Amino acid sequence: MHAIQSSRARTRVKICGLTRETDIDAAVAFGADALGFVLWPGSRRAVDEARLARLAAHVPAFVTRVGLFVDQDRELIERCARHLDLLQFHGTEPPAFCEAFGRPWIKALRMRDGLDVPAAATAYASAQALLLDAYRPGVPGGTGETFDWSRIPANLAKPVILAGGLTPDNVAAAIDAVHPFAVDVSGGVEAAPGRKDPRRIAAFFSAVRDADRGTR
Ligand SMILES: O=C(O)c1ccccc1N[C@@H]1O[C@H](COP(=O)(O)O)[C@@H](O)[C@H]1O
Repeated sequence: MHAIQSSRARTRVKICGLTRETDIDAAVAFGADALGFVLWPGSRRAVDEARLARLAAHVPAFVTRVGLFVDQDRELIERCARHLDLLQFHGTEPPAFCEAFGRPWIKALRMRDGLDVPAAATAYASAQALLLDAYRPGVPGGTGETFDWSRIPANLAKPVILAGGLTPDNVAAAIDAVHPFAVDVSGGVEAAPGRKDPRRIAAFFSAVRDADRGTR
């Protein structure tokens, strides 16, 4: 029997807000576990259904295709789900709505003051994970802002995907502080909204791996 030797579990990485095949290639080459496509038309990173279909077809096997929705129409989500492996609900969707598609899903929680995270974890019990993001009034996400990571309770009932303002410069500190199951980044690896920068993607992965090895 082989002993499992690992100082810390590998932190999974989701790169979100992809709009171009070339950025998918870069994210996959550096080791992305999941790729996010924003279907919310209010985003500067939004893709429509036709573009989603082309981008999703470009993603290789074993990389999770995630569709991001913000309080959107049920029929649209059903059509998009054909091209996706996982649904990300980033608005005020109640648990029953998230469950209705019969697909794996995650729920984003914006860390506004007073949010009861353990209660939310209980309410969204059938989510595969909770994605914790910064709160800015009137903006559903993609703010590029961090929040106080010490507000994340230890031993939550759900795996945590840490998001909000992560960059190559702060992601290692975030992993050290939170020990999340995964990190999610959008603006922190961009050259411009919707256009990723391969050098920043490389630096982000390097920082994640250093944190996982405890060598930073
Ligand atoms: O990226 C967007 O435009 C967006 C719009 C609406 C809801 C969520 C959005 N993005 C998600 O927000 C977090 C944090 O992004 P950032 O790294 O701070 O830029 C992440 O989960 C994105 O997927």
